[in-house]
Amino acid sequence: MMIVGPLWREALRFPAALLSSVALLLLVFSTHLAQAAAIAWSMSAVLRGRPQDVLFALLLIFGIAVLRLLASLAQTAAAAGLGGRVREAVRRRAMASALVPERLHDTAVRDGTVRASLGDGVDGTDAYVSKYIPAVVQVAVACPVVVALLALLSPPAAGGVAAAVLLAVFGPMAWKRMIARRGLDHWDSYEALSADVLESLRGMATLRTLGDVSGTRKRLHARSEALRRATERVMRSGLAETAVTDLAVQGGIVAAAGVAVWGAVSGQPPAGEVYLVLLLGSEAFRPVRELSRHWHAGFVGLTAIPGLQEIGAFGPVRREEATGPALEAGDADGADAPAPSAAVLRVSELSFRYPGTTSDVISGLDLTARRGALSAIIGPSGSGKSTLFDLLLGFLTPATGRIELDGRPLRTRDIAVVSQRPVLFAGTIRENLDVTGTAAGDAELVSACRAAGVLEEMCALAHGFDTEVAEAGSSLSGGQRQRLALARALVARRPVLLVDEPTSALDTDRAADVVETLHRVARDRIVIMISHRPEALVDVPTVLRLDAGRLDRSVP
Ligand SMILES: Nc1ncnc2c1ncn2[C@@H]1O[C@H](COP(=O)(O)OP(=O)(O)OP(=O)(O)O)[C@@H](O)[C@H]1O
Repeated sequence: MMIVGPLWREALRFPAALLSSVALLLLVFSTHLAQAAAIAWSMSAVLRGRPQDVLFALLLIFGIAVLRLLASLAQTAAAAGLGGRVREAVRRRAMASALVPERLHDTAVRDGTVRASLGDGVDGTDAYVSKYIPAVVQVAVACPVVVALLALLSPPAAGGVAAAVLLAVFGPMAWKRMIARRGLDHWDSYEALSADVLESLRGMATLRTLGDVSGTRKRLHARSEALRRATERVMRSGLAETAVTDLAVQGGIVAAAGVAVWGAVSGQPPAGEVYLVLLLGSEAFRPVRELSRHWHAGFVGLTAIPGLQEIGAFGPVRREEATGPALEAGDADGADAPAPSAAVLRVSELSFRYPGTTSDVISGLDLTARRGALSAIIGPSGSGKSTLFDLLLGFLTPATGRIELDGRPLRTRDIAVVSQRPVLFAGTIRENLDVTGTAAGDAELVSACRAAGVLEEMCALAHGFDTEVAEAGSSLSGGQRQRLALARALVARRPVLLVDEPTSALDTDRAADVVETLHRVARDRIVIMISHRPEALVDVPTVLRLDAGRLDRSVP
């Protein structure tokens, strides 16, 4: 028997579902006991030559079988409900913890491993919760009841069965622990393969141009070989564990049968009792066999538990989970949407250092940006420009300093962003433009697209704004993605707009149009742009240079 604390706690969060699942399982088991009694009665009636009793017993057996069928169906539905609820709760919590911008900077975590944990890992917990936990309760309740019944009929048989049940439940613990350990290796191999496959799919074009497709194939082959070996190791341990359990079960049944037969030979108990001891001796092991079967079905999910714990799937419920997700960059809540009217963004004494590094990326930085005119930040590669944006967005937590909008702390929902590599989502152009949920009308979308210089191309698409965009926006060109991202930021109506290299994917004419748009947008918004292109910086009144974590000039 393996007790996995986090999953028991999850199941206990749904006491009604757990209780009904367990109660129905015990009802199903009690029908087996009743059937054993009815069979014993019918057999002794045959021996005694009482056909009426035989007929009545057979009808009883039929009725019990129908009841068991109904109870089993109800139990399966209840167990599925319990498993589904726990899965949903764990996945929701895991996603709330894993899918946060702060994780963008967690360089130790690979997307493929998170995907494996959130997908197969969470699904894998189902069998333990819906099947194994009720089966544990069944063993704890039903086996003592059967042993007690047996003790009334034949104390020696009860003693033998009790010893065998204990051996079958606790005997293979060493193997179970070994399986659990090997299961962790198995899961690690699975996660590594999953992460490599995802990375290879994403980087297929690069791999092709580098001529490394066969190298990648070899790497993936090695990963899948490792997974196969880990799976076989787990199965070998599983066989040994099953053998020990089966040995105890069969030994117990044989012992009970031996005692019953001995009683029959010595002619002490009536025939009905002998049959009952034989049948109950077998029934006592039914819960043990079910427990063993469900363990094998559920243990793979258990191996994902450390990964899920790391993500935070079993942690306390996050505030956002209880009250709905926080507004992220680009989100908006119609009623609560801040008016784009803030005047001054002020950063003072801002410092930040990445964990595990020895020097500050941003050090005592002061910056003031105002509504009315575009501000630009330049600086060599690696000087901390993107880090500064992530600090403004709240994706990183500064070591010291303050970031204020009109004298109050800047919030993520005050900001719209156009990043260097903008991401579009699978869905229509309209959904992508209004991903923030502002329910913008067509006129607003048209005006934002016109301002971002992408309107003509969108109108030329087969279904206009209702044209479907492929995953990650891959059905659009890099320049179209960039301009659509700018349009999306404009639709979001935020008082602060951060733009990272907005013209990097555009030709000179389009770049000039976009910069002109930014100048126009900056009249009623605070706009800060990172750019290296000299033509983007023409006419920008405030150009700040970031070097060694400091800005060498700030707006007066
Ligand atoms: N997650 C991280 N952990 C540790 N160091 C990091 C991490 N992310 C970035 N850095 C380091 O922080 C420094 C600043 O990086 P950042 O991306 O902010 O530079 P940047 O000015 O935006 O560069 P670029 O112009 O090339 O985009 C770099 O030295 C980089 O190596």
